[in-house]
Amino acid sequence: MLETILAVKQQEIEKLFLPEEQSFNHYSLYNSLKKAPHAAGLIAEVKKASPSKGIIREDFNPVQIAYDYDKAGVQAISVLTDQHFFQGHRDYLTAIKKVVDVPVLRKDFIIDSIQVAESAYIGADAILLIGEAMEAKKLHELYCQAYELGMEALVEVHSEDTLNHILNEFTPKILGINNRNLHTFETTLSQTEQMAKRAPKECILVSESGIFTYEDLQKAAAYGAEGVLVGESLMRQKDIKAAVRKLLEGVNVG
Ligand SMILES: O=P(O)(O)OC[C@@H](O)[C@@H](O)c1c[nH]c2ccccc12
Repeated sequence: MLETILAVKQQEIEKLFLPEEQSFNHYSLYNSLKKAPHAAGLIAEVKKASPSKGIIREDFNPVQIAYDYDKAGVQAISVLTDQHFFQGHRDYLTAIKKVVDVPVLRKDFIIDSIQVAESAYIGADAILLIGEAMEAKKLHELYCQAYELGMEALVEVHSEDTLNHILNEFTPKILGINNRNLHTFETTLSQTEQMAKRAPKECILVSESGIFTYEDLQKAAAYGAEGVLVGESLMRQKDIKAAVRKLLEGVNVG
């Protein structure tokens, strides 16, 4: 799947044009996660669909969802900007950026420096860089570019092998452990449990995917995650604010 996605991205990159330059306030994902008042900071995702699940939310108003996330007290908002596989759009990110006061993470398949530049233009505070999508050296280059442009990067890994390759090259400040198996699409929190043992102490750890309940969040935190990235479970609930409260506080409201 990742190969298919990257092949499509490569074609998109060839046609990519940068939007007009605008100025944005910037917020730090790192600081926001560090200041989280719960067991782990919540990065809540705006995601309409995915290749493995199809349409996740029919009634999809990205700006309203992000606004509700912000009001419910999340630490950051992740926005899918990939159109082809996730039905996202870069314009969603820009529109969201204008109405929230928390850092906005651009979720896409970034493999080229033009996409990093594009991310800054559209107003991203941070970008996702996927360890399995490129060589560690290339990833480090894009990582440095992001920081030079005033953004941060969440470096995501699935396997221990990839983590080792990256750590041979550099130590990312924010490290995401994706609980989703790239081949089977299954998620398991034991991925976070295992990989957390291999992560350097100076990284802030984010446990990604397959987190549905308050108990899952507590578990991820107990394994060492200072942040969790949650999409589907929030997106499937009608009342976004109540969904966030349930996840963070474990209470069944509404
Ligand atoms: O919907 P979930 O299982 O809560 O997962 C969110 C997020 O981790 C997932 O969307 C994701 C993780 N890494 C990605 C890379 C690209 C696109 C999407 C993703």
